[in-house]
Amino acid sequence: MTRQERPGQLSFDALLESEASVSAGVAGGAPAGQAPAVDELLEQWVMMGWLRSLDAHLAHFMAEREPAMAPLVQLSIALVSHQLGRGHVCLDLEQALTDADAVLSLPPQEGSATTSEEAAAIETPAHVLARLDVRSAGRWAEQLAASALIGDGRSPTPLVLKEQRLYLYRFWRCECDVARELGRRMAAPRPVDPAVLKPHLGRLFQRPETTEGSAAPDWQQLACVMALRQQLMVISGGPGTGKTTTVTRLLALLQESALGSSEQPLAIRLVAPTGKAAARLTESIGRAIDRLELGPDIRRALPREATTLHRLLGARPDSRHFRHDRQQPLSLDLLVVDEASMVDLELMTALLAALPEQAQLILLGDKDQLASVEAGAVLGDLCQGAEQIGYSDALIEYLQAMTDTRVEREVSPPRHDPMRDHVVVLRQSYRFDAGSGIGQLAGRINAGDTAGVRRLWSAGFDDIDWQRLSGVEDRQLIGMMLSGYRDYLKRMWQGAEPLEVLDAFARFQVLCALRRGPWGIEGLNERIAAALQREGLIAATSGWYAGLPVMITRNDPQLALYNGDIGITLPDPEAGGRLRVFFEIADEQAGRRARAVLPGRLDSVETAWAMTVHKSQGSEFERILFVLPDRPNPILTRELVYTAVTRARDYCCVVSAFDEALVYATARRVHRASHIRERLQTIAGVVQ
Ligand SMILES: Nc1ncnc2c1ncn2[C@@H]1O[C@H](COP(=O)(O)OP(=O)(O)OP(=O)(O)O)[C@@H](O)[C@H]1O
Repeated sequence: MTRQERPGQLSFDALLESEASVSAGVAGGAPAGQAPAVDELLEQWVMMGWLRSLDAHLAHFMAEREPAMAPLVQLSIALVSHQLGRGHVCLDLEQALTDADAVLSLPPQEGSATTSEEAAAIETPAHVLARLDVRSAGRWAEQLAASALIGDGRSPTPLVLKEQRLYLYRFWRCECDVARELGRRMAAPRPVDPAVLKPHLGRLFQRPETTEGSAAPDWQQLACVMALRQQLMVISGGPGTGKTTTVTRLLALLQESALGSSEQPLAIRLVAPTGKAAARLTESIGRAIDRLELGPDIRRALPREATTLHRLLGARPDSRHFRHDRQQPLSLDLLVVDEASMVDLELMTALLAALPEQAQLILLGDKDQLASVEAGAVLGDLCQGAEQIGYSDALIEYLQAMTDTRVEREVSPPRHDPMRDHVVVLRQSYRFDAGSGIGQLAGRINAGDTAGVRRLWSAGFDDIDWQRLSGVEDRQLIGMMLSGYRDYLKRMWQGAEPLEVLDAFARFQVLCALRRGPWGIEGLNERIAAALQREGLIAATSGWYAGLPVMITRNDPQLALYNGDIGITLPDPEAGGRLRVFFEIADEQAGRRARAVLPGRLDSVETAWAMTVHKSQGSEFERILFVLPDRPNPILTRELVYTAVTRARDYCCVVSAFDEALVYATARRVHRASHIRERLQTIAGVVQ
């Protein structure tokens, strides 16, 4: 189906295939509806900013396909679509009944143009469900099941109802596919010969390297030993806990073993979801390899370059499909995916489909960070409760044989969980010691310790700061933003090399929670540009001008630029001083270099002085200025502020005109609906 088709032409197959196609189809103009009361209500919600117009259109489109559709069914379709926009793969009926108004964006994240009186006059989901006499999830499910558009997943229908959860078919399929593929890879341990690997292991993990004390197990070593025998392994840990260090040692061991037995090295690939994250992984893995004492053949067999997931899979312009899939699998033996928390459900489905059957998969990431921008929470779901689950007896025996470490069961008796032998959480940060304010702040946010967060500002740490702002034109705020960006602009005017300018830019970043409004990136980018122009550091504030930093917002496989890549507009001496946008690329042969792109070729970019926390995932900066909104907002959560604070390496300053902004966020958790683990449990039950 093409994106230009009108609603009447939208085929059933297309509906099963793509929510985006539906939105494109119906957005062209919806004819009169079958259930005017629901249409009207949904329109009011759209007007209030509580629902996306896409959600209302989709529900309306479906209602047209089923003339006798019950109002509750149409309403539920709008709600499941809305959940997808917020990252949830389904509408959980039970949960929706517990807090019905939470299924809408109430209040809207970006503010609303309407008054509170207008809002009070509109029915909320809680009222509507009561009016429709929906008192239990079971009753709700019964009414949904009566619709011909909603099936139980056994045969394709536009929506699927399973275990009192409503899915769009595509996401239901993705969840099942991911669980099946992961389950298959978890089924059988790989053979490991302790006699061959133990001596190498001892050499790579020498005790003095750790600061955990000799009594505590070396979790990095245990993670490595577990990963040797698992086809699927998840290594989660906060910043600087040694995920890259651990995986590098693991790769060295595996190559040692492969070269020893077959003289054929393993084909290993390293990937990350964004270009920036891939560049960081390239740098950190290079450093980790250089630190290891290895023979030349092993050193040569280790990968030094990471690429993006989209590039690895062979993204195609204007398509969700990739060159590599089940029919054209990737050619590799082992894949390491860094920053795996950013990988959404659909991308994970595509990745697992393209992964050869016997290949090993290692997922690295921080389970406490924000989940992917798109729907799904694969890493978070796989790591759920990881600290409380005990390992199986077979694994404990194997770990003790390989490491001579006494591994205690973490809980007794161990809860049976299919992921239990496939997840390790690294807990000790080698980047932030006890004297680091950033480390302390991140830890307290993560633990939901609001009192601890409040107390921290007076504890005398010099790498964290809190500033209360007087308003959007606060002089201190403008001053901080100017001093953050002055250095790279000065270098640019002095004619520094593009790579040097890019490096200088990457040292400081303004992060914010919101996109729109004076406290969102839109307002902040405008104010930063105006202030820089007043200082004479940039010559214009609109169009393309020297010094303008931009972020790619959509993958462009033709230009090899990916969502999240940052470029800076600079005069190019090789083009007679005309403006070009320079991006950093890491090239195994040529090393790091800057690549020039014509501004006119970039059609999906946004100004990047201020960046949303969501977009900053996978990046790291020496210093950050984190701007929070001036009032409570549903977007403020523990995961968001933890992600923001942990982007800073050396200094983090939090500012807001709302005193309690950080504390408010610390107290609120996001729970993303994702049920891969539950499905894995079912699969494991069936297998046993
Ligand atoms: N066991 C260890 N003993 C001493 N230093 C270590 C150890 N493990 C890691 N480090 C050091 O800590 C720093 C961070 O390690 P590494 O890059 O492996 O962590 P990471 O979890 O991958 O970090 P990131 O959050 O950047 O992804 C590096 O300088 C590394 O040398």
